[in-house]
Amino acid sequence: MTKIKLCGNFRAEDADLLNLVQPDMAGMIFVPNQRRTVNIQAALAIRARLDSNIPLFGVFKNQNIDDILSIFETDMIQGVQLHGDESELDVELLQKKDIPVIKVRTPEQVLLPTSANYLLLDESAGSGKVFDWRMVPPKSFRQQPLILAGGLTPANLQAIIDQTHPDVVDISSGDETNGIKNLDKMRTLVQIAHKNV
Ligand SMILES: O=C(O)c1ccccc1N[C@@H]1O[C@H](COP(=O)(O)O)[C@@H](O)[C@H]1O
Repeated sequence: MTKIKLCGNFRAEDADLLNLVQPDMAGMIFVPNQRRTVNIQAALAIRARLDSNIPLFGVFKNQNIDDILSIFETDMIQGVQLHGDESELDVELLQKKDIPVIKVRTPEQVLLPTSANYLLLDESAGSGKVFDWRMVPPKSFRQQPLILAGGLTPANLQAIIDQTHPDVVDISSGDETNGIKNLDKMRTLVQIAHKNV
């Protein structure tokens, strides 16, 4: 089975859709001034409505580590996705607090080592842009579980899984219609990911 993370949830109702399709992980954007950015009130509402078995990752980009820690300590997220140029020191600091960390790298940076719990390859940052999948390293070169993101949709998900064998796939734009989460797309994406062994 390929695991799946559905990201960019920003309305309380999005939690109800997630509960219906049961992804392995979900995400909320704490990067300021993005279309899908959540405020604290919205984030708390999503966590309260979301099934407790679905971990929520907070997405941050070059933000203050103390601010990230304060958000984590409220229990509204269960892990952190660092989508900027954060250092290994930042990764380790969060891990020392028992926080699972996803470190995002562009395909060009894929061989840089990281102690993060997951390495996420992406150059989209929520824009739906696909990168050249031929840059994904084979399994034997990977130091930790690999998450693949960037323009994944119901139409291309099976092909990317067949070609790159990721541990997890991550989707923000590809499960939306007119900027709103779409239950049918979410369900199809989860079914495609989970049917892969
Ligand atoms: O989803 C966003 O709006 C977002 C904003 C800022 C940084 C990261 C963001 N999302 C992450 O971007 C990738 C791919 O997104 P997409 O499917 O191509 O839209 C994924 O890792 C999201 O977690």
